[in-house]
Amino acid sequence: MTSVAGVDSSTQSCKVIIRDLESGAIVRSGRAPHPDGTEVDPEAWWQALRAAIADAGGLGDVAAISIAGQQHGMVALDADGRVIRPALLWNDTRSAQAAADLVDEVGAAEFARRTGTVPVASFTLTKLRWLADAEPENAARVVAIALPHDWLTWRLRGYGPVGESPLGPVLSELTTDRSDASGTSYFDPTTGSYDRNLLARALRLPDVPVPNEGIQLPRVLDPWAAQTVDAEMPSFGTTTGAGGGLVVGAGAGDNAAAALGLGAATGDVVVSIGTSGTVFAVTDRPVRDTAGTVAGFADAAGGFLPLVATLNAARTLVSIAAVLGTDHDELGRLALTAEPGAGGLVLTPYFEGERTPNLPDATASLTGMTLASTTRANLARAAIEGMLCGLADGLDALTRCGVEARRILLIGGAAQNAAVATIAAQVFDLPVVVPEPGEYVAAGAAVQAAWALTGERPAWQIGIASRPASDHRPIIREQYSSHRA
Ligand SMILES: Nc1ncnc2c1ncn2[C@@H]1O[C@H](COP(=O)(O)OP(=O)(O)O)[C@@H](O)[C@H]1O
Ligand SMILES: O=C(CO)[C@@H](O)[C@H](O)COP(=O)(O)O
Repeated sequence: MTSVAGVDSSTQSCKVIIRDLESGAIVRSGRAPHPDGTEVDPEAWWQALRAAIADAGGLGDVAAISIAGQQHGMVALDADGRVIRPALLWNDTRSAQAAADLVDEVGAAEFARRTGTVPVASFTLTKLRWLADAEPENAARVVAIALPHDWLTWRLRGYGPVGESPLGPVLSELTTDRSDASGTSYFDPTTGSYDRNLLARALRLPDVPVPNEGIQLPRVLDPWAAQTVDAEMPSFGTTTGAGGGLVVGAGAGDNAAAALGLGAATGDVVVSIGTSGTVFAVTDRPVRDTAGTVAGFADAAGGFLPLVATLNAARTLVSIAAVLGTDHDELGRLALTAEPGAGGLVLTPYFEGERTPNLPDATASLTGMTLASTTRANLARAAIEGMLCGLADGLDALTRCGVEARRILLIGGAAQNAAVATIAAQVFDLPVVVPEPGEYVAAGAAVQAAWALTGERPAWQIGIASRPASDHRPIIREQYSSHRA
């Protein structure tokens, strides 16, 4: 039996799944937690990856692997291949002013034309401007810039800091793919090339006239590209078994990998509720939204991935469950005892500021409180409704950009909650389908690993767990938009 592995190095944890190449069946899996916080030392991701691989029983019998991961995080390297400072993650909003400055300097329409996106604090480019302004001594040491999945792929292939890796700091061996590169705001997903003038502008460097000169950026590989681990490289022993001959795919941004794992097709809109909330679809044409609501990313199969992301998703439910002194299951049960609209109680869940809409300094608010509406059940329902309404606004923005939407595929940690699925069928005016519980980002990375190994994209099927009855209740979104306004 030939096996392939897929990794999701996500915000809160690292997950590894190992699939049978023939059938796609999951053979085994493992996971390890990531530290909290919006800035993280990438070494913690590397240790978590090793622990998750060990938890999955190692890679001894695995022929190929691909790593997908949280997007946008800034991993800045010096000439010795060392990480210069902890990585700033996608949900770190300290670069909000830098983002506004860059948009003022370049123009929103020009950004959309050149990169498919109008940057907000999440995007790598804005974090580099923040670095140049807030930590110029660190900015001056930057020799290479990578994203979380690029850096982990490099480490897995044996490269890394001087003295701490078998093959050393060969920065020209950093690689990435179109999907993750398109989240930097210095990459054009249509031409597949970096925009080095934007990068130079962010770092306050002189314009770089010669393409590919200056700071080392990861080579952008095809979705089916196969890299190998050098045959001479000692394996990481029984911990990873990533020895010579292992095929390593290009990897991908997490949402693009999830689209691969789901086999998302035209008309499918994926709503993922993890640390981030995301709404996205695969398209064969690029989207350039000058309003900046929709990010015109690339997908992991040669097409495009228009996407809307929110900062406040599953952790909204964690927070309200804690206030209610309960757990996920009970929060869901309570929510389903309340009427749609939660008796007028509306939670606008901007606990961590917000990315869409672009309100980095916003805070959450609870409105519509009366003696009658302020019950535990209404609060539980308002938390789920508020979280979903932000994503429904995202779906509207996608369809305004011409994305075809025929059904919702609901995934991510919070999709496992039956109340979230039931209420999604009341918030979205489209059929909602809940795939079998699974790690679809890691599953998609394994699809990519199989593609790299055989040269053919596998056509593994997914199972469906439920199709909650369509029960559209416009009151929920009407209330939410009037309170938010
Ligand atoms: N049954 C559930 N109901 C609601 N939220 C859940 C449930 N199970 C897990 N979660 C939440 O899902 C999140 C993890 O989802 P996941 O998609 O793995 O996130 P990420 O990829 O961002 O790390 C956690 O915040 C967790 O609390
Ligand atoms: O910023 C984005 C997409 O643009 C997020 O989707 C991150 O990629 C983090 O994903 P999770 O760890 O929450 O799944």
